[in-house]
Amino acid sequence: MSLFQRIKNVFTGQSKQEEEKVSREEAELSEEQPVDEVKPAEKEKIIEIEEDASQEEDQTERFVSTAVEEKEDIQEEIEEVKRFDRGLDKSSKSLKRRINELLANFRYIDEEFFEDIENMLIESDVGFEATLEISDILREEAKIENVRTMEDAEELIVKTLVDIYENSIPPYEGVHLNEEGLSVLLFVGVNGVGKTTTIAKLAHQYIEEGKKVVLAAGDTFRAGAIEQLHVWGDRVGADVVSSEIGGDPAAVVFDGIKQAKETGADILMVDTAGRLQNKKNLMLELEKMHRVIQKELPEAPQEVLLVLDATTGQNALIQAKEFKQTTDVTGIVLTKMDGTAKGGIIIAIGKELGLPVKFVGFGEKMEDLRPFDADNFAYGLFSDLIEETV
Ligand SMILES: Nc1nc2c(ncn2[C@@H]2O[C@H](COP(=O)(O)OP(=O)(O)OP(=O)(O)O)[C@@H](O)[C@H]2O)c(=O)[nH]1
Repeated sequence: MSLFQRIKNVFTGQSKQEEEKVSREEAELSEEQPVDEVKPAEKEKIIEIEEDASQEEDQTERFVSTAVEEKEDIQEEIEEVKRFDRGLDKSSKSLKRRINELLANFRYIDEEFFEDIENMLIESDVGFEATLEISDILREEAKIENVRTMEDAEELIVKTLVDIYENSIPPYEGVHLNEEGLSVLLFVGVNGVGKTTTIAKLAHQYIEEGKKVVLAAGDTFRAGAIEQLHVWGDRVGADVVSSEIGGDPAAVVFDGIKQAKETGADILMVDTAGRLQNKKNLMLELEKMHRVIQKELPEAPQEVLLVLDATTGQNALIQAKEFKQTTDVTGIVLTKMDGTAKGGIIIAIGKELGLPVKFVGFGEKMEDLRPFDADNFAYGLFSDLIEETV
């Protein structure tokens, strides 16, 4: 019996005994009528039937393998939703608790009720602008829908928040990488936000996909940063290019490009210093790096990913605004979402910065850095509440 038939039997639940019975019958059949004794016309017919059967088998084989692939895709999607759900557990529980507290004091819709909602949103790091917008929507909707009971108020709050999440987060664009040839990703952000580990996690994921990655230690300011990148490079299997402490970061980028070209690498990831206190220097440094990349690789897509630590809340937002003035940030990596109870920061980033979040960090493991997905994010944050309201 062919391997395909055996796999098919596993799918259709055919038992081993049945398999053996079919094999026995097949053997008996071929014994009963030796091929030599078959007449030419019958022989032709048999060949025709066999060809048809083999075509059908090919078709079924393709069908089964598509079905298996689809099943694997669905399983992966479920896993991804679970990762967001786990990563946002603190924020989700805190949001549920805050809304329950708010509703516990509910008597009727009045000014105090809206003030409580505004405080709750500010405390969840939603940001001032978005808080006022949400509060205005709630006031209007509460009137239109004539909200009177606690249950109606709860439904209105959850529905409005889910809508806001869906509408205020810029659509996910992914990272722009060249199909062929080298792509450059520049990472900016202050010390301690998770820049180096983000580079390592992403490098690991790209290497797993079969891409070749070179890392450049553009933060030449601190010996620790250079060493750390070397350690990660060794661990994930990426070449690391660096200079002496105090070296020119643009020269490191130049060397990184050279090394990447020579070794046929697909992606060059550049770590940079995040000295916001010396904005002028930082700006000049980043401009010089851009110029080098532009000159050496005019066709290469360049991404400037700003890494922000979600646990620092409004500080992260202030940093982001300053970096935005300093360089052309193309996207955000929001780390340590697992460590904050204030999932609202994602709304503030969308509303106040207008920058797409490209990755979110849910922990310290390699696979804890995930491509951002607004639906999964909203699900992770609101699943408990939605289950409660529906
Ligand atoms: N819980 C959690 N920890 C994270 C996450 N991302 C990074 N970290 C941790 O944050 C700490 C700082 O990360 P680094 O990558 O060293 O930060 P950095 O921005 O490179 O900092 P410097 O090297 O000081 O510039 C490390 O202990 C990381 O493991 C995350 O998504 N969740």
